[in-house]
Amino acid sequence: MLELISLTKQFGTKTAVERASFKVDHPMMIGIIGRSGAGKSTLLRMLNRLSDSTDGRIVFQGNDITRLKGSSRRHWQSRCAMIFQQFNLVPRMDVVSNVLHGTLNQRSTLSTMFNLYPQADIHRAIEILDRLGIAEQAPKRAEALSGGQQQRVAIARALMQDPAIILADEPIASLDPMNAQIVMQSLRDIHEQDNRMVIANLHTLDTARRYCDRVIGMRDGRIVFDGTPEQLSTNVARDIYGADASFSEAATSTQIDTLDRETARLLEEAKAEALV
Ligand SMILES: Nc1ncnc2c1ncn2[C@@H]1O[C@H](COP(=O)(O)OP(=O)(O)OP(=O)(O)O)[C@@H](O)[C@H]1O
Repeated sequence: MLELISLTKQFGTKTAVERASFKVDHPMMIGIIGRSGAGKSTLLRMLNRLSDSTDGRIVFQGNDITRLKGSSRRHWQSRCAMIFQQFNLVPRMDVVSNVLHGTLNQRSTLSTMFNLYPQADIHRAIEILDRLGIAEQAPKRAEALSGGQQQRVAIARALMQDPAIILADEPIASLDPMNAQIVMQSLRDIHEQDNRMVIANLHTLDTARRYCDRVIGMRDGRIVFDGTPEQLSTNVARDIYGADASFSEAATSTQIDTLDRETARLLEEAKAEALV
């Protein structure tokens, strides 16, 4: 249903993504891992057509989406909704209005200007918030919510678009371990219950292993691993991260049952050192 064929992105002389190819036959949850600068965000941005590829193709359900323009490009962008590390909500706007923003592509300029939403959309927004366990936050300003709640609002906004694919660029990188798990479980539930594809850039191995059906590892712009969580051994991980023998898996862990915040901070430091 989704195929990337030799997708490449150059920024001047820098090749951020080099001939990335993979094929997805049915909706699944995919984690993309790799060290900082490996090309994960660039890959996701090309998929969503936020950024144009330099070469190669993206094919979804038989349609080449690589060169879509204007309204067809916007239509594709609502078919593959994107969520970001920093949530990208309008902080002073209430939660439900933020969620309704997910329908912007489908509404006229006039109704957008006057913030007019059909009653059915408002009900749907509340239903989605309820499903994500945050319906009672609906009237509050987005900025009044915790990070984990804000990310769930961003997921709700994405769901308003009824997307076939949800692309998540480091969705839990700004969250504490507890909220990280809640957000990852929400994405997993959305995949399982709605049969939507989820592709998430993740910076921790254990998260990829725990929540994803398939893991893609990137190094220096190339896909160097594509397999199941079981196939993602420590040696493979070491290869993806380009770390030497001192590479420690624990340094990429966010499990709340084993970590408190201080330990997590120390491990983050250890991870940074291992990757230098
Ligand atoms: N707009 C840009 N202009 C020039 N170079 C860029 C641009 N965006 C990304 N790059 C470069 O492309 C490479 C891949 O960056 P990218 O952000 O995709 O990596 P990443 O794996 O997502 O890293 P991180 O986890 O830090 O976000 C990096 O070397 C980066 O400096």
